[in-house]
Amino acid sequence: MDNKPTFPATKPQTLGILGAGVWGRTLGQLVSQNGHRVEYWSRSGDRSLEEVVTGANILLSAVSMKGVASVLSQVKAIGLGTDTIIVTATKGLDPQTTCTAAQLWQRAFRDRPVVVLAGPNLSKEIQQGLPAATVVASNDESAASLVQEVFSSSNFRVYTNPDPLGVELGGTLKNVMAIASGVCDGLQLGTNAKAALLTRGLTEIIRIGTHWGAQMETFYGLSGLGDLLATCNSPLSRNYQVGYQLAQGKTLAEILPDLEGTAEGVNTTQVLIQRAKTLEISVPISYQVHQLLEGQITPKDAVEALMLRDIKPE
Ligand SMILES: NC(=O)C1=CN([C@@H]2O[C@H](COP(=O)(O)OP(=O)(O)OC[C@H]3O[C@@H](n4cnc5c(N)ncnc54)[C@H](O)[C@@H]3O)[C@@H](O)[C@H]2O)C=CC1
Ligand SMILES: O=C(CO)COP(=O)(O)O
Repeated sequence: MDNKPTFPATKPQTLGILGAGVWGRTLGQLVSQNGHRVEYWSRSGDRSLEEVVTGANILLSAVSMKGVASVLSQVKAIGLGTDTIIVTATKGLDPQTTCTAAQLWQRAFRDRPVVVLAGPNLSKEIQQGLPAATVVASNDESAASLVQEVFSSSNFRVYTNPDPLGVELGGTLKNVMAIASGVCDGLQLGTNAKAALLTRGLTEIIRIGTHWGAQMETFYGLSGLGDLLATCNSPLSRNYQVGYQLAQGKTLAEILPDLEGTAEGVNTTQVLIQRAKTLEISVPISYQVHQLLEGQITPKDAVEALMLRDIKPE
């Protein structure tokens, strides 16, 4: 007997996608292929936000972090239907509040389900139809299940998870490590150094994330360790590219204009350091990335500072 599931598993839905950048378009392509209706809104497009928001039963934001607060206040002014599910695919931290994107959406729409979508999802590979997996996480199980059905296909395997904060922080904080990893490869520090960086990087992510209220085991899943491995090992990652080019001696001002899309790790590092200082959490790798992005040290100084820290138990 053939036990293969058939996709799509749910009746056609209407998705409004806010932010028609690289990731918004890639996610739109996945759901269109599953037979769902997709309407895009972007600040430079010709569709009105009101039209896209009011027509959607699933509203997905793939706006980069710097645009989230302003977009959600515009959505709030328009209002959402009583059954609308909000999905956020942004991986960043808000400089004003240090909140994640989902926390901002949930504060603005307290009575609506908010679902976080995050995983090892380099958009270029997904656009080519290569297999990938992701996680949809929410406090609202039925909303997460519907979003899982909407996105699942033979190329895109979707898991649900009940820890939205952990899933979102895994995807967000690994961008800081991806910059460090690009530096490591750019300086040709070797495989041992890379393994040490990723392992200690994960420890740092878990220290911050559990202090924030996330579950430790979430960080060993696809959106934590999975996304860390993908992003820190791929030249397709914009964050990795930033680190790699810093190691070649370029400045941030020279690197950022030529990147295809947003490297959220640059802003995330700043916000993370602000939060870690206030809460007195030790984040040695993120601190060196911060100093490097600020132009205070060279990539070689950053490596030396990490290697010469006080010796201690693992
Ligand atoms: N590209 C990828 O492989 C993946 C990206 N992401 C995350 O998705 C988010 C978007 O990434 P990309 O699409 O790659 O970046 P992008 O730079 O291609 O797109 C960003 C989108 O946000 C919009 N935006 C920025 N500021 C805005 C503002 N003030 N008001 C309204 N809209 C604004 C832009 O117009 C654009 O549509 C980031 O948080 C990124 O970390 C997550 C997973 C994979
Ligand atoms: O989050 C991503 C892959 O999961 C994309 O990484 P970059 O934003 O560094 O390209």
